[in-house]
Amino acid sequence: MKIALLGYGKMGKTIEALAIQKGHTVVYKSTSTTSEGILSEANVAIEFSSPDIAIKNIAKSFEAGVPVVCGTTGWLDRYEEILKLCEQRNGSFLYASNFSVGVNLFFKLNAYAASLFEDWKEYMPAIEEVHHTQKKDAPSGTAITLAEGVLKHRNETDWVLDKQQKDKVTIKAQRIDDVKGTHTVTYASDIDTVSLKHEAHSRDGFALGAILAAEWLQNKEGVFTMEDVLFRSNS
Ligand SMILES: NC(=O)C1=CN([C@@H]2O[C@H](COP(=O)(O)OP(=O)(O)OC[C@H]3O[C@@H](n4cnc5c(N)ncnc54)[C@H](OP(=O)(O)O)[C@@H]3O)[C@@H](O)[C@H]2O)C=CC1
Ligand SMILES: O=C(O)C1=N[C@H](C(=O)O)C[C@H](O)C1
Repeated sequence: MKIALLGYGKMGKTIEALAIQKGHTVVYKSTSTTSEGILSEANVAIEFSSPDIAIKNIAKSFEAGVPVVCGTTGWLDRYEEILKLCEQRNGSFLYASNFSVGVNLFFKLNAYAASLFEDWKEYMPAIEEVHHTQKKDAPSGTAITLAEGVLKHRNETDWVLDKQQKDKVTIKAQRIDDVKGTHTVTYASDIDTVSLKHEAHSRDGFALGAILAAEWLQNKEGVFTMEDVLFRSNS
């Protein structure tokens, strides 16, 4: 597979190393100031840049006729725009707030826990995420996905960042040194607390999941998620 890397920072570099180990080649890469290679020669673009840049990179790939796997978080208020553009261009697009297989299994556990706690409202849910200090967005995309999973089974209407509000589920975001990404969902009552936790030890899980998604997206048209890649189909 010929890969374009849109964003060549911590994730772009990790993806490049692991993709080459798997026999793929990188034919294009771009940063905020440089680009190297020819985008339209790629079979797939893997986009890990910055919340303010993702839209531009995705549109550029559709224009070049290249399917896009996007991991950049913090731009989802414009998701509908991308869906329309993808349809107009007969493109292929797959976004995930977290590509790690472990986190995608954790999302399933989160959904199951939320369904169990639905009848036990004395347990209050909360989400905590910890990331490195270079992270631009808060809360993390993963924490938002977890909150959405919890909210499906609650009377609370939305999540709120770093504060307590009666009708909202709290997400607490911390930035510490080089933490790769830790997410915890807790259900706390006066009597006890139940916690579910995922802790990334490196960026390899995110990168391998993005490469898996890119392989899966070959010869498909439309909009997909990691749910499609991991749980709906093997083809
Ligand atoms: N979904 C998932 O599984 C994961 C998602 N992420 C998300 O991915 C994103 C990137 O993370 P990370 O790699 O750690 O970030 P980095 O800051 O390490 O890298 C970002 C890269 O994007 C580049 N960039 C900025 N502007 C442009 C542009 N106009 N065109 C092309 N590239 C550009 C930067 O270039 P320059 O160096 O010149 O500034 C840099 O190379 C974040 O949103 C993060 O939250 C991260 C890990 C996993
Ligand atoms: O910025 C990061 O590093 C990460 N971002 C993603 C997110 O916002 O959820 C995924 C992972 O936690 C690492």
